[in-house]
Amino acid sequence: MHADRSGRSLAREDGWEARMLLTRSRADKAGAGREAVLEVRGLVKHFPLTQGILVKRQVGAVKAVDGVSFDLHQGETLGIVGESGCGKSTVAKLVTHLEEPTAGTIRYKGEDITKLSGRALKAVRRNIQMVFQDPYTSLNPRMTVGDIVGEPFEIHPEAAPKGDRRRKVQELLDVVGLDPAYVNRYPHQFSGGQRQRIGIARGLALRPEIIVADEPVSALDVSVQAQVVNLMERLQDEFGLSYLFIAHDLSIVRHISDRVAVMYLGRIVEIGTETEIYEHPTHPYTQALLSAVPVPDPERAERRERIVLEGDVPSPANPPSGCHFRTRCWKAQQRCAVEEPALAVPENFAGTLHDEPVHHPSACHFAAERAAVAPPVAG
Ligand SMILES: Nc1ncnc2c1ncn2[C@@H]1O[C@H](COP(=O)(O)OP(=O)(O)OP(=O)(O)O)[C@@H](O)[C@H]1O
Repeated sequence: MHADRSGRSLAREDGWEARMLLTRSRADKAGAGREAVLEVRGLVKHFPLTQGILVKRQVGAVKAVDGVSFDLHQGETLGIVGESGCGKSTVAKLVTHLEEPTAGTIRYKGEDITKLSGRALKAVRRNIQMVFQDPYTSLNPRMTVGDIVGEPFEIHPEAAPKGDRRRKVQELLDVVGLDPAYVNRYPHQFSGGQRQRIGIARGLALRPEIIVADEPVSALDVSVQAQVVNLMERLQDEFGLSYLFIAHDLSIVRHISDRVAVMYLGRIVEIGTETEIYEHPTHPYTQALLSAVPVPDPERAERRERIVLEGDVPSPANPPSGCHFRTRCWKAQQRCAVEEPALAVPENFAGTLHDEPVHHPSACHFAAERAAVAPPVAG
């Protein structure tokens, strides 16, 4: 069996072919006018902080996600980046319904899925699948690869009649570049990259439209990361998938993403196309993140100005008033403490280094470009 051939035969089933036809070149994907498959608005997740052993009382809350809004368009990849603890994984869990939001809406094709339950929720969950970070711990060591990849069929038997499951699992293995003959092997018999391919095959089993990938290559060797990212890109083009791709590695996110959202302490501080964020960042936090990425070209490395942020990330249980970033920001003024900056396209901003006006939203009262040298595209 050949990967492309079986991929196409899989795609022909259940309308996947129609989605494939909708998928166009990467440059095209971030463009306006494409259908939003996911519309997230004002998403909030506060984890209660409690005290007491017998009688628990709430003494506060960890504001893991604190008002996040974005769209994910059909066939595109939206990368979400930010330091550890900024709320990326919590966004992933909310979108895949592994956590209930405190407030906000998540519309899948126009329908708010946060309000769904029972059969309606099950139907939606089929279309939004998750690929997890660590292929070493996310696969049950006592299950065969066939059982792992076919597990979603136990929950959604309508997706594959019992007699047809083995064939479907073998097709899925073939699609992700694994030998279908390995169906009876166990996870420990595979390398890290192969295990992540198994995780991806499981994510594809129900033919979802959206895949939420939470740090899918972070646990892998650098040499294997590119192979898995390239596989994900091929599968996206083949099956018209939309990706929410979460990572802290800015080079990998740049390679795969059409658009990028930068998060800090539970909020998106800047969002735009890959070029807007990496070549023309206007938020001080994005500029600081980019300035810390190693640049292999010595000439570029010399030209760039390293921005060293003062202090630690504040606790999400007690974030600063106004702009969450202000306590570490070299531009902060009184206004930043009292007025939360909206995530909006800056109206008048001074000191731009480029003639082109900025078109992408940035949550800073003093948004402006500066000479940041972006990391190269991985890969
Ligand atoms: N179930 C939970 N209960 C309490 N606090 C939580 C829970 N899950 C996450 N948090 C807290 O919410 C904040 C955001 O966590 P989250 O895992 O979403 O961040 P992240 O950006 O994905 O970081 P990392 O890359 O380290 O996973 C952190 O302060 C974390 O400790």
